[in-house]
Amino acid sequence: MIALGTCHLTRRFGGFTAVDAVSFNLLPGARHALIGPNGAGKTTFVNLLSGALPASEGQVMLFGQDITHLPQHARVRAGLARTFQVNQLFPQFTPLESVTLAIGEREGQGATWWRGARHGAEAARLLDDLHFPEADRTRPTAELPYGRQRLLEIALALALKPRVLLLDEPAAGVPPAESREVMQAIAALPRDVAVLLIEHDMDLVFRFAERITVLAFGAVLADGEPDAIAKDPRVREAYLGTAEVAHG
Ligand SMILES: Nc1ncnc2c1ncn2[C@@H]1O[C@H](COP(=O)(O)OP(=O)(O)OP(=O)(O)O)[C@@H](O)[C@H]1O
Repeated sequence: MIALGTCHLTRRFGGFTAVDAVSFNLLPGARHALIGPNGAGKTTFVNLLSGALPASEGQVMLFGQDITHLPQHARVRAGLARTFQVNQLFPQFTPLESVTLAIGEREGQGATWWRGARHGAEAARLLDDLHFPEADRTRPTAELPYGRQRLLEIALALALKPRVLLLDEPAAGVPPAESREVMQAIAALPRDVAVLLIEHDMDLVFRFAERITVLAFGAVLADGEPDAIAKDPRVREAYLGTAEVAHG
């Protein structure tokens, strides 16, 4: 069984093909990373998976169900979540309130956070599992260090009880002093959730991933275990190519 699969998934912007017939499989419980030089099409691909962008061609399948034409919220209900971005968090709510609210949403009870100590208790357990410091759970989100806000993004995605989690650059912008916390949370994600990590930080990628897919020019350049990817001359060349471009 494949958790999340694509078949010839394609996205064009005018005459430009940003994602070019990508066929990709994420297995249940996977720890899989998607990497590629700048402009390779990673963000566009994730937007096609989550439903933020419609596909030009091809299919997206979630546990055998064709979700290609489902809107984002229906994909979430079907078990596919992506991390919220910091700028989507409610700045005046505390993490405990936000996670409780997300659990209420999942349970279909709307935005009525006072509806139950039960949701509050589940939220507290979830924050425990992520080692989210107690003192910061009841402070307004806007006052928290950035790394902790990013941890909250992960908590909110987990509150939806996904079967597949898309983690979009979870450590980007996090100062080194706080990044360990985010990395530990990622390492401790529940094993029954398949995780696709999109990340530029190669340390994090190679620490986390059991399988890596490399995109270049919108297409799959390589796919395999980390050792093989690290040694693959085509991958090195793709990154070197960008470095040269970046240096003019
Ligand atoms: N809405 C859009 N309209 C036109 N072109 C787009 C659009 N979105 C992305 N592109 C182009 O598609 C290509 C892939 O972009 P994308 O952001 O998916 O790459 P990426 O691998 O995520 O890059 P980065 O690592 O820099 O975030 C780029 O050339 C980009 O300019």
